Amino acid sequence: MHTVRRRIIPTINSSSIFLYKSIERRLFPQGSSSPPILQKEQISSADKMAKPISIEVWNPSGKYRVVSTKPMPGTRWIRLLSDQDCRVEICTDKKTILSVEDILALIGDKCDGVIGQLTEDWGEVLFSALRRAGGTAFSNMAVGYNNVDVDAATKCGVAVGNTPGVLTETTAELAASLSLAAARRIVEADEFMRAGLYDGWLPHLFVGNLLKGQTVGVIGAGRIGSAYARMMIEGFKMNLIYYDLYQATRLEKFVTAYGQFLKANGEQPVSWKRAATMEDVLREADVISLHPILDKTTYHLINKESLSIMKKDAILVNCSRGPVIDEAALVEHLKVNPMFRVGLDVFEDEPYMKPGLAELKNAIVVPHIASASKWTREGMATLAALNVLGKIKGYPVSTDPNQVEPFLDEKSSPPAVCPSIVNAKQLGLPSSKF
Ligand SMILES: NC(=O)c1ccc[n+]([C@@H]2O[C@H](COP(=O)([O-])OP(=O)(O)OC[C@H]3O[C@@H](n4cnc5c(N)ncnc54)[C@H](O)[C@@H]3O)[C@@H](O)[C@H]2O)c1
Ligand SMILES: O=C(O)[C@H](O)CO
Repeated sequence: MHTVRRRIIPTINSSSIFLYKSIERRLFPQGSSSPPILQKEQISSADKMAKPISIEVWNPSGKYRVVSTKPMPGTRWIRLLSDQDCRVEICTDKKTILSVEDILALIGDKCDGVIGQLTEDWGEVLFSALRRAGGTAFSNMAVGYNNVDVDAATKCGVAVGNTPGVLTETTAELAASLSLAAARRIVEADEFMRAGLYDGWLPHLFVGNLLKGQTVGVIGAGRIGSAYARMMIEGFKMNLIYYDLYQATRLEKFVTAYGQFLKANGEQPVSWKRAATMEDVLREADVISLHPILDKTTYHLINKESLSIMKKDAILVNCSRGPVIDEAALVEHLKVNPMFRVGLDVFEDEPYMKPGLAELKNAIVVPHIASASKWTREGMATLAALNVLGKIKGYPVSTDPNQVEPFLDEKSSPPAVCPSIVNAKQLGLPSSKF
């Protein structure tokens, strides 16, 4: 068997290079775990079964095989796994979204755990394969896990991790950015300048909406929805109306206290209201931001009917999941209501947009970047790796998935606890307050 073993220059900082005895770069044919190492040119593109998957291997002599379906930001997550006797294999294939077949090839015959991405379809096929390969641990590098069939994982005895908390503020900041950009028509104005169309100040040029004193509506006032609400209330002195299945007590207390502070300083106080129905939010709010999870109850929550009850000049922001909005209905609504504006980070058929959306001036569109700050993305990688490591090592599961700081502190070792396993109870895993 012809083999190619090349040392490559690691992309991590030089102080950590010595920790790793060697780095291999391999090309995996699908369907085998300890495959022959092949040269690219040996593979026929016509032969689908031999499609190569390229990987990078860290700590090759590690006892536990952990696969990451994507390179992830930072190096701490690799170091934490390697230090605990894991051989870390990172898929470096150029394809953005890996298919189930690609991931089956990565899992192979022996795999202890996988770190996966929200673009992948983690269902019965993959969890059974992981279990057959001896694996019991999977973590999404995301807080949302609508791409994961948790029941299938539980049936296979596989723990499912996610990464809450570390992305709360970063995601809320993007929702706030989209709200402002839409209110003040920043993208349209930027395009206008770059096109050389500006020939002097005019009273009517790019007039938008003032946020101060208006009402912000939040649908799904969990971690991110509440953080976004606070930014808009504290930053722009907006009033709040929210809809959630549960009462957002801390958020309500914050608005009450902030309102009292403003009043004591002779300013107009802010107020809050918990709406009995989502429709109440849609009718009353000037800016509405969507932050629920995606499940059966939130699929197409915003549709033709719900759009029709919103104010004609309302702003709608979506940093949750694309299918929460019926995007085709939204395109039609934007066409006939030019004063209605949207800021979208997520799309129903990601990575695609529904026909017509890209041409609309009253839509701001960005490519699912809400959690894309360096600190957050490195933290997500760390939490995902610690979920997998913790399950492999038999550590208990944290009772408070919002307590992320101890895991992210670079100066100390992380606690011997899994940060967040969503099916911990179903699997009967031990828990720890730590
Ligand atoms: N765009 C991005 O990059 C990005 C980043 C982070 C999170 N997200 C998405 O945001 C979601 C929320 O994250 P989070 O950390 O705030 O989660 P969370 O669990 O803290 O908040 C979700 C809230 O939605 C509420 N909810 C559930 N069903 C509802 C319904 N039918 N109507 C109204 N409210 C409902 C829940 O009660 C909860 O309060 C994630 O599940 C993920 O899909 C997207
Ligand atoms: O659910 C998530 O975490 C996001 O969509 C990506 O950060």
